[in-house]
Amino acid sequence: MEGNTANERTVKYYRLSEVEERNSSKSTWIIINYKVYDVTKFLEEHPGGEEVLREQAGGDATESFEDVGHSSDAREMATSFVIGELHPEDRPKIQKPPESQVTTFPDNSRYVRAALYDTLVLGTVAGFCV
Ligand code: HEM
Repeated sequence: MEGNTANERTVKYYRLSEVEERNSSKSTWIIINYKVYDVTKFLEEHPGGEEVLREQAGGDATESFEDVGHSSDAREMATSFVIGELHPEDRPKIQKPPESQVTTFPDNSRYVRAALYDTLVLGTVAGFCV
């Protein structure tokens, strides 16, 4: 793709219209925090049920996803369904997600930071115990 070559963090951008077409049980895409998720294979496994995902199919599910207060495990699980990002030109067409949740793809920094923090805290606690 022009303009995106020689970039190892190449992101696949989808137009809103492309996402909107994926609104059936054959192919279910949703947008959360400007990222595009293919949840087709996850429908039956979703602990919150298939129906809530179907209702959001082909559109922006950010608000409903955040309203549920999904656990960090759920957020981590979600990263495995990311197929790309909403095209920047289409972002104003949907509701702006909370600033804190917007990151660029792929996003591992949060987990790396969490792991470092855990090591530090556990290391200190272990130090006191011995
Ligand atoms: C890739 C996207 C998603 C993933 C990986 C995911 C994953 C999960 C997981 C692991 C849970 C169990 C509770 C937890 O760990 O927080 C859960 C619960 C739930 N999810 Fe999702 N979810 C996704 C998207 C959504 C969306 C878009 C909605 C709303 C439209 C939704 C609604 C719910 C509800 C209502 C529950 C049940 C909460 C409860 O019983 O307390 N989820 N989800």
